Amino acid sequence: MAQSSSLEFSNSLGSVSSLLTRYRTFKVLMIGDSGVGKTCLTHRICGGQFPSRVEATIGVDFRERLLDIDGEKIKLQLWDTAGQERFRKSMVQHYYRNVHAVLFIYDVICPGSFNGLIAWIEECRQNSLGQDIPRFLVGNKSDLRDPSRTEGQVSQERAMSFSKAHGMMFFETSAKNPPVTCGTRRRDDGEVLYQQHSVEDIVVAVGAKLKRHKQTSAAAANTLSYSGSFKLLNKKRAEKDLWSCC
Ligand SMILES: Nc1nc2c(ncn2[C@@H]2O[C@H](COP(=O)(O)OP(=O)(O)OP(=O)(O)O)[C@@H](O)[C@H]2O)c(=O)[nH]1
Repeated sequence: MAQSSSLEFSNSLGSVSSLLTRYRTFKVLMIGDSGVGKTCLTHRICGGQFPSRVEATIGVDFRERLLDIDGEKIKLQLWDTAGQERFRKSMVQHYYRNVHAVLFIYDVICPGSFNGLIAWIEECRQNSLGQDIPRFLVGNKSDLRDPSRTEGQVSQERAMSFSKAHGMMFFETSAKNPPVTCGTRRRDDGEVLYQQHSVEDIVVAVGAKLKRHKQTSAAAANTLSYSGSFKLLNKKRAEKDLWSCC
């Protein structure tokens, strides 16, 4: 399968492109409740497509996205982690090692997943993720927003205030139907209802932020790519019917 999702670390791992071109590699963690769309967003970022069928992530799944930010080659290594507690337990420490950025993802029509962010922030803290690590807040499934109602949806106002309080950059998008460019949805009287970002807005923001990050981070990340010899699973299961949301 192109862009195979299981990644086996070994001394021979370095991808051909990495060997031919020097990329600064950054490990980016995708975390959030089960069903918020981490896998779909990861696919969209890395492959450009919305997967027709997804199953609950078990353990962790990897995808990579190469970027050129102002002439510098950057590789985002996205770690799509399992949202379901029982599929994470034994592996959590691996996730948090040598992390360079975190995307906290919630579902805009599932306030429960937004409330759940506090627990994810706490997990980061418990795993010694420094406050200096860039953090991004991403509201997904904006295509399902219903402008005519407020209940049962996470308002952008609330999300923005949360992102400010936690030092995160805020985005709202849809892995399924992302706007091509950043767009503003207005009411007939012109009042702004909400803004949507393209997936590329997010990718570029993450890349640019990491590019500015201290050089030593890249050195650590490159070590990560070529050392060690362990296998992380990417088994998926058809458990999506367990996503009882809100
Ligand atoms: N309408 C809509 N549905 C989406 C979007 N993103 C994901 N979904 C759907 O939401 C469900 C869950 O998506 P996943 O990407 O598997 O969610 P996850 O966060 O990876 O879930 P876990 O692997 O259990 O942690 C699937 O049915 C997707 O088709 C989106 O932007 N819009």
